[in-house]
Amino acid sequence: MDKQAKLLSSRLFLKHRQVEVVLNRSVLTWKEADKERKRSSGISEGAHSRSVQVCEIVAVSRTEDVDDKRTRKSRKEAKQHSQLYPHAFTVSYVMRTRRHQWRCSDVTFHCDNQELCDQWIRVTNEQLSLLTDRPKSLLVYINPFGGKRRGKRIYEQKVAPVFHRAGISTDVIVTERANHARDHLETEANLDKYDGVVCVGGDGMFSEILHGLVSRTQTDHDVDQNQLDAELVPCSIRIGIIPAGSTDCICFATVGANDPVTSALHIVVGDSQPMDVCSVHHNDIFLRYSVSLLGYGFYGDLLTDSERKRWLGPARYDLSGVKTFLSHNYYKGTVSFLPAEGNLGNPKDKQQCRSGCHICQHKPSSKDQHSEMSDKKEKSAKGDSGDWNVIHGKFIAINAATMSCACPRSPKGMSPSAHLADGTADLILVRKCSRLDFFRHLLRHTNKNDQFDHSFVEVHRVRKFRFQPQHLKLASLEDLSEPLQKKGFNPICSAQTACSYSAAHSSWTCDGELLPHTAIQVSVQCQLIRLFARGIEEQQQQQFVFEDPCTLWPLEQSTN
Ligand SMILES: Nc1ncnc2c1ncn2[C@@H]1O[C@H](COP(=O)(O)OP(=O)(O)OP(=O)(O)O)[C@@H](O)[C@H]1O
Ligand SMILES: CCCCCCCCCCCCC/C=C/[C@@H](O)[C@H](CO)NC(=O)CCCCC
Ligand SMILES: [Ca+2]
Repeated sequence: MDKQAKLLSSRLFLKHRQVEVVLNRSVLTWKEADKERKRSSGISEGAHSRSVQVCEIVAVSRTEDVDDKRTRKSRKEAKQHSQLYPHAFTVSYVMRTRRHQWRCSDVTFHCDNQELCDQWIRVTNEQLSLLTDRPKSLLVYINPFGGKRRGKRIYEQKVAPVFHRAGISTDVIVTERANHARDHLETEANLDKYDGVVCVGGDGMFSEILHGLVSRTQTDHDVDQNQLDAELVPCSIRIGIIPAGSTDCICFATVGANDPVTSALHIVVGDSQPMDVCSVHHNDIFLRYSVSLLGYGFYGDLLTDSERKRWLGPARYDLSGVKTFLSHNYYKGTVSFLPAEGNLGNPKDKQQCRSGCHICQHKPSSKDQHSEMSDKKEKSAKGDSGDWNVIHGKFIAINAATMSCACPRSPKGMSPSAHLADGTADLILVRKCSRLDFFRHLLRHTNKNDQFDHSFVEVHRVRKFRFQPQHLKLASLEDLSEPLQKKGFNPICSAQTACSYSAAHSSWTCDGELLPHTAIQVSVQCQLIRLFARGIEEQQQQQFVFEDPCTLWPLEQSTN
């Protein structure tokens, strides 16, 4: 099929100018038809040419169907113009603005011929109907209490109009309690009706959707989630995230921005980004799934403290962060892990996961993965260490990042080179160090310096890992001869026994939720879910070139 072959080509009017508009299978282009005028004005040919990829057209319709957001003056001009050229159609399309943000922009073409106008609408719509990845029907869950409690408003004012323009139908559920969305997805929702599930909220709300969908899929396929080595069935339905939480790191790390309109447009164009999911077990009990950060020690303590301050909104993390930093606790335990093999890079390389990432392109078939792993699994099941690496130590933080965890607080993230869909997680072990050194390490999450370039930080790319805290009894006995309170280390309180116990164990935070067990086994499930996203785009694609910005055509309107 020749993608360049013209489907339609006409001279139409764009405001007061005649333009040559061409549609082929992949691109819609329009350029000023009056070449003579262009030459005399010194603007070279092509300077006024614009093109939009068909896959980034949101909708096309007769112009009276489009909301008129023009000023009174431009409405008057338009009226005069429309008497001459009474038939018009509007194309809404994705326009890239700054920092990975997308906007919905409109361009309206006029003509004096009703049939021609209808033909343009019909042929363009025919091309859009060939884009089968686009969702037609969505199930939307809104958490009205996430982040700054703006979820409902964000959806109604910024997202619903975009879905409406794209002709997507929605069923909207505003949650009434925590786990409402998870339970509904797990047991009630008729998923056959929908092409996607949309979550309006933060990472916690996303986690609900993730658990609801993954559990539902396993139940439907008779897979027992409690089995550590169960081969989980990937979810067939995609998830869209409209950011309305406190951290929104899953949205930020998969889109490059926390912006509701941008996310809505990624849903409309039917993007698809596979994502790894970690399953977390305590012996034979399934605990939770994680896609972003599993953290013990510093982040576990921070989350424990911040949960008591939910009323503070996003600021709770700053307050608890300072408090946890000042506590400066360390924890003893054993981390065992199965390193990732092959060409999967390592956390210290500088190969960041970007849209179309070649490392994430190849998903090992479950058969390959199984044969590669089976020996090791058997060995480890028998208690043999096999290829498992074992590290005993005193840790300020143990972090596992299944993806970069980039967020506005830390634009490059917890592990800048972690991949969204490579089947691995980056294990970051921060050993006992001085407060100043730990501060330096934290600070590097926010600037360009390498947070792993410290002698007390060790990183590994892993497929599985386990953590065993040092046994309470041992810890307390040992603590009698080696108290926690040493130079640079202040326990939470000074009452020896109670304090040794309270400081001996931290908790795991799993994407912002606390786990009830400290001894855990974690396994990365490669590409278990898919999001309506495409990963962070490398460069802002140039859609058009203006040699003289003053000649910018004044008809573009964008939805904010
Ligand atoms: N109607 C509701 N009432 C109370 N809690 C809810 C409701 N709906 C969802 N929740 C819970 O609220 C928690 C927090 O929500 P959410 O993740 O949207 O915001 P956040 O915690 O501010 O942001 P982030 O997770 O990005 O830090 C979630 O764990 C979710 O289970
Ligand atoms: C001196 C300056 C120090 C600054 C330190 C910044 C370090 C930032 C690393 C950010 C990593 C965020 C990982 C995201 C985890 C989410 O699943 C989770 C739920 O939303 N959020 C938190 O755990 C909330 C995590 C809150 C982190 C502060
Ligand atoms: Ca990964």
